[in-house]
Amino acid sequence: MSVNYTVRYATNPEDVKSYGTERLREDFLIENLFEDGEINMVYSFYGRQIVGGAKPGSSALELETIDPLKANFFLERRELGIINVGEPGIVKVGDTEYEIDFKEAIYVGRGEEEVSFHQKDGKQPLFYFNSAPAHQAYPTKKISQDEAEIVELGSLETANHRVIRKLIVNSIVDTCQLQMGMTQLETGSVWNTMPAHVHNRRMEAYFYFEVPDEQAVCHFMGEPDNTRHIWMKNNQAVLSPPWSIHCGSGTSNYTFIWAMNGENLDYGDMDHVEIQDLK
Ligand SMILES: O=C(O)C(=O)C[C@H](O)C(=O)CO
Ligand SMILES: [Zn+2]
Repeated sequence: MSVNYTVRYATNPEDVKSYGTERLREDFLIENLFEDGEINMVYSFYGRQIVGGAKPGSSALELETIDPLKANFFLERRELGIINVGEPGIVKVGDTEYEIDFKEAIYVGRGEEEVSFHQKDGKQPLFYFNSAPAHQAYPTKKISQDEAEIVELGSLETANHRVIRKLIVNSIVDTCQLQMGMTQLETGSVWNTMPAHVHNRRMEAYFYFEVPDEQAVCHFMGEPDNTRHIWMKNNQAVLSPPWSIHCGSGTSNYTFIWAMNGENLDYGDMDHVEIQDLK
């Protein structure tokens, strides 16, 4: 069996106040998504979002269903967003093969019975994916970097100059709940999502990559007046509860993928927090 999963229950913010480093990491950090010839995933009770990674070898990897879904196939009642953070690869949906290059995305709709991950020309793709419950079947669509909706935020002076590429958002592709995109920090900038925000209407997961060797990212979470931090390495993900801020600062610049699901598809639905109010 090449599909592995663990389950993470949701927590009350009052309880998280008493968590030490180890418990915070156990509940929120996702460390080993990419293992040779495996699909690894976490089923989170935040939004019932699944956060996963697929690293196919010379044999393809099939996205098999997992027991907590009690479903005949993985996407029986779910939708899926995939972004390749490795070398070019192929995602096969039914009988159709989609070539997915570095930083390209594909949305796969509810009802697709067969999804598999493949190498292309012996190269090593790394498919990062998120899945959310879906009430409706929307068509599968590949989204290239050129099709992304781009927003530039911050400045070098405040060390938060970054480019946001929205990939799986409802102006580009029909989705039920899922939204995914990528934020790239410019050289010299280290702060993402600063000023920070919360959005109680949906949860979020962050996947940090392009973090250089020997460097790390400090991810911040918690209620705005009671924050915590988790040190993270390259290719690691972190769950962000709806009540939590989610921002980070690196020891260098880096890129990350954000993925949200909840009760609306308005990217701008955020309750901003004044920097001076953070504690
Ligand atoms: O750097 C940022 O700002 C972000 O990328 C913010 C995320 O997209 C987000 O948190 C959306 O709610
Ligand atoms: Zn957010």
